[in-house]
Amino acid sequence: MSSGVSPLPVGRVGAVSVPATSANLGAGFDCLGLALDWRDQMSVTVAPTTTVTVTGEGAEDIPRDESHLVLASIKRGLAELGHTAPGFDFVAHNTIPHGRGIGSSAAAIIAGLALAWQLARPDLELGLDFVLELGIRIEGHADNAAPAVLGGAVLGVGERAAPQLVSLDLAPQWRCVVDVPTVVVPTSTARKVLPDSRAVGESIAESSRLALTTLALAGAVGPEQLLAATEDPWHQRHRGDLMPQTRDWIAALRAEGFPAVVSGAGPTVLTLIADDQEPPTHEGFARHVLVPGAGVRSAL
Ligand SMILES: Nc1ncnc2c1ncn2[C@@H]1O[C@H](COP(=O)(O)OP(=O)(O)O)[C@@H](O)[C@H]1O
Ligand SMILES: N[C@@H](CCOP(=O)(O)O)C(=O)O
Repeated sequence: MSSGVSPLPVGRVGAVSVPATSANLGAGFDCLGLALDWRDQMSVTVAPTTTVTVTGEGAEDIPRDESHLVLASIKRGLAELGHTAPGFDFVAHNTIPHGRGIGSSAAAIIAGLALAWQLARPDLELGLDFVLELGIRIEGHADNAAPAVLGGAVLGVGERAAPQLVSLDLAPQWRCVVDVPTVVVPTSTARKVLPDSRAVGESIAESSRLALTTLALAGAVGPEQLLAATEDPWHQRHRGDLMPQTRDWIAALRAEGFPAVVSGAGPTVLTLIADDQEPPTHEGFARHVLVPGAGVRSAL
């Protein structure tokens, strides 16, 4: 993006908040996702050496060196913007659970790129186009990265790694019921069980259900259509054995008429509701009732 590499001055600061996201929403595998009103807060100061302070989710087990995903993303962003830094004082307060299918790794990458922008371009507004383009490139698909940047629900159309992005005009009534189990399923594990291709009949079922999902989310058809739109999603069918507790809870919710789906690669369960009728709870799942959230924001 810039020719030559220049070191940043010690003391330069960045601070952002970034949302959790729920990807796929049933039939929108790798192309549809929704930001949630559930956020991590992170700040960074350029320093002579690196220190990492983490509170909240992941505080016990994430690395404290530059392999930390946010720090690695800051460095990647700075390299793209033509800068280096001797080190960072990095502070994170994490509330988004890790490895549960609500976009913690996308949030970490997007936060890191946004912090890099703030360090490299202190006089400019947050460069959302930069963060979006590089974030999707790093993730390889847009369904977490795009809503984490833009907020709301975003559909990636066309090429998976470089899609045209369409923000859905969400009908105002939607609320997001998020049931988070304690068990962790890394996204990388949940991707390995997916087949490389699908049959024509499966593609037709999936694309027609995705079309109905977007109509329901936008309020162009009634919210009751979301149950049919989220029937038997392709990725869920293949991931069920990895997360039997999730599969069973989704089946129970759907039997009662709630359009429950696996959030992202799982094992969290997402149910979108359009009225006050909240689904029953289940032992072993922590319940969060949220609204669609804003994208990454400067906290400077
Ligand atoms: N805030 C964070 N800071 C550092 N690393 C993070 C953060 N959030 C996620 N990660 C990394 O991403 C991993 C989880 O990624 P992934 O398996 O894709 O699950 P998720 O569905 O939560 O995105 C964590 O184990 C951790 O290594
Ligand atoms: N489309 C991806 C979404 C992964 O989301 P995450 O929140 O589980 O990281 C997939 O289904 O693999």
